[in-house]
Amino acid sequence: MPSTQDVERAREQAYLDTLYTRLDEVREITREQLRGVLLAVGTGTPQSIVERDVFAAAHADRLARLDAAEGRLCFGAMDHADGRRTYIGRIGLSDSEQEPILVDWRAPVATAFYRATLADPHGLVRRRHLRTRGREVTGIADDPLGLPDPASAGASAADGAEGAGANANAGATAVQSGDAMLLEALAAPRTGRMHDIIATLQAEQDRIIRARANGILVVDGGPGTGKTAVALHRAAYLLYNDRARLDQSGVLIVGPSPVFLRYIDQVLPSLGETGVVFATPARLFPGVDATGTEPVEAAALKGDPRMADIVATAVRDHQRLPRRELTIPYDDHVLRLSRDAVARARTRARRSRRPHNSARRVFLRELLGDLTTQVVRQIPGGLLDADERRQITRDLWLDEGVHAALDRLWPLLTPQQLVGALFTDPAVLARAAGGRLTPAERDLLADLPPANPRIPTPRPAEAAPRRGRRRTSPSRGDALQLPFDTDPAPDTDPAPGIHPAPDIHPITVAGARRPAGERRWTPADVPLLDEAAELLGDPDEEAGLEAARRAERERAEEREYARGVVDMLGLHGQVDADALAERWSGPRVRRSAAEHAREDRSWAFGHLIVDEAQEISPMLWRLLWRRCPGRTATLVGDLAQTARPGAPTSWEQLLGPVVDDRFTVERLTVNYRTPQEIMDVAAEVLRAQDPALVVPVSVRSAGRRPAALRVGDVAVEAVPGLARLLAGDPPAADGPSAELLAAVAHAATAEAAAAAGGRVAVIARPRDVQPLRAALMALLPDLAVAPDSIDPASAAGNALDAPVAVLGVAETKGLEFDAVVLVEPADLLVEPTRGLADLYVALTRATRSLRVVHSGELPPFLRSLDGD
Ligand SMILES: Nc1ncnc2c1ncn2[C@@H]1O[C@H](COP(=O)(O)OP(=O)(O)OP(=O)(O)O)[C@@H](O)[C@H]1O
Repeated sequence: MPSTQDVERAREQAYLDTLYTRLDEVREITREQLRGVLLAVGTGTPQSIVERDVFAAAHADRLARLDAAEGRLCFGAMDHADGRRTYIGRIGLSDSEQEPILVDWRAPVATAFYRATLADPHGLVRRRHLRTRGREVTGIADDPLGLPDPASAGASAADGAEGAGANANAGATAVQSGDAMLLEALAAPRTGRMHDIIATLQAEQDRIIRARANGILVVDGGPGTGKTAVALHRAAYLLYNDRARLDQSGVLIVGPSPVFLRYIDQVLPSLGETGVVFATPARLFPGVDATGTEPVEAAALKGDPRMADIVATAVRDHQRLPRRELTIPYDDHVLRLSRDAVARARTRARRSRRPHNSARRVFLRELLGDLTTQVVRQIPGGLLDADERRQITRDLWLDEGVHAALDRLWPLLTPQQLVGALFTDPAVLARAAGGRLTPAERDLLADLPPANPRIPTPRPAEAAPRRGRRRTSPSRGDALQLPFDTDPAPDTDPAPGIHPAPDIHPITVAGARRPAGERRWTPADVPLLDEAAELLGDPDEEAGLEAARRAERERAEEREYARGVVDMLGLHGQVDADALAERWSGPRVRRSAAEHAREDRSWAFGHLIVDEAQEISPMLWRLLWRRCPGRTATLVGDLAQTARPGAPTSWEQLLGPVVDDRFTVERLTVNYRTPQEIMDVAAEVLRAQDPALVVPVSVRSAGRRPAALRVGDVAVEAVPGLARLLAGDPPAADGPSAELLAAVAHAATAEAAAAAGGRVAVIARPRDVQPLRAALMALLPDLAVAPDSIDPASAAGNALDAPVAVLGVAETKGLEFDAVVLVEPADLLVEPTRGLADLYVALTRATRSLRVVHSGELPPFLRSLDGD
């Protein structure tokens, strides 16, 4: 006779079969609908094209969501006190009579599944977890939550359910409790990718995920408390709940590094959500990939709020007054611009409250008007009509001497030019900084070594002074156009299409390492570029060119997408993908808001999520709030992990200057990642930082204490291939020693073997990363070690694909590994970052095992570590 457990499993299997059958039906219906829309012959009007695209996009999105639900479609059920049962899954489904058969985990009714406890059962008598593989039920785990109702009493009791707080039946066979499901998920080997946690979300996490969407929510918690997981699930929740708004505006998720974004990039798609833009701080300024590096102190200074005033002053410094009257030869005349006339034009332009580049039109209109009057006066014969005056103004603008003189007074500028000049030209920085920076701080910011002589810098338009009257070549496109409208009132917008050619000259500095336009931007430069862009506005032609480039890119994506659709719907032979793309080439709505937003600095996102928010500098906050002017945000972080020197120690200090007290803080307290034994060691480091800091409680123990391995305890000869490697390539005097290499190779090999396909990180101070990585790649050919590559961004991206990665602490932020080999922890303490915080981060990356490799004495707070 089958056991109750077998009966229950068969019952659940039958239900799961029904769900998958329905999923297949709905998918087929949706696919048919999409096919119908795409094959329909519309009227060809722009409106019908838009309508068709909107329908096609909606069907395609729904299909993507249904596809994403295939794995673990249903993972739980709730038995209500009134005898009803509700199944919870990745998406909601109804049967053909429109009766709900599966509830989306984000629906209000699903709240009880995550929050019910024995003390507060939320109207439930039982919570059931289903373990599935593919479409098969492989396990059932029950949490009894109250007096069983008569209908389910038999099954529940016979299950011998081992529930949270209901351990009376512990030891029951294959039936597991929800807690056991959680522990099983946490103990699984790491894959280098984060997974969704909808089946095991905990009550404190669920509360944060479903918190109100408006306002700023800070999620504070120690390492491994699930802050990142919660932030991502909250994004999915918000998209579900407020889809109409957020599909239009998008969600921006900012994470610390490319490797981190790669680590988390599967979570939202697995939940069927794609309407998000991921970015690192280095990629937040469209068109710039800030891969440069610089000293920590320089980066910290660039993030200082004083830089906002410095950038603003630098912009104003480019709106110049001549020291004395300017004389400009023009034809047979000499034209004059008095200091007062320029000052008047400048005041007028500034009062227009437009960004620098468009206020320039006001400035030019004033001065060209003045110069035109001078020319008219010098023409014998008297008054001219408006057309003739306009022709003179036009001729003046075409004159290179006049053009150059005016450019010098108010040049068109790109953000790159403005910020580049600040760091390549000490005089520009000194002028803009005034008394705001000390000479030492200015030296820290300068691209030039401080010892270099101060070199007078040519101004953009002074770089190649042009004299005399030489007409610009007609090929200069809109140079034939005036930079403003000649008729309307002075401060109105010029008619479109009569913008000046952006005479943008690369700013070069004699003796500078490279022209400003070719600088390798660093992440800390990005907020400064954005600040500058805000004050400058886009140079007109640049904007035009960018629009053309974007349109071309869109067309290419359109063709690519059409090919995907043809593949997906099996329309080969019926529809030509390129023709399909052509048919779409009317107003395009297929491109999601998220895709547009990625390239548009002025895009206003509907919600902002920032991970590792403790690392965000004041200048970067300014940028982020510009991206999300509605200031609805979820910020997750841990102040004890802040690497920035001088960083704030409270959220009030961190956020107050920009958002006052308009934020609420929620705390997560349970560490799901780091076993208790490792956390005990990390706790000592935390206390050394500040005895008042609270250590999160680990949800599990590893059954094994972290260990220390002393350098010298592993002989060089004991590591196969090391002696030969060192004979060909002896260790550098200031690099890792032969004995250190031996110890690290030994520890990494042992941990990789124990991780059995999981991930191992060797964490070292930045300058040892490269030599250690090279040595391990040579010594452990059987173990893939993540390679370095020429492009640091992709090197980081690769790090999680290999079983062993060698990384600096900064690169491991937010990540986790089965095992960590921490190299010379004492060295981290003397780095310019906050050493104790870095050490705390490094120690808390492991889910299973930690080994510390050290020479000399361990710092006092690590002395509890056992020897190997
Ligand atoms: N409820 C849960 N069920 C299953 N796994 C969970 C749960 N909560 C957290 N985890 C797992 O715990 C690990 C740590 O989570 P996460 O990376 O979000 O923590 P964190 O607070 O962001 O850590 P850090 O501050 O160190 O970056 C992840 O593997 C995550 O999937």
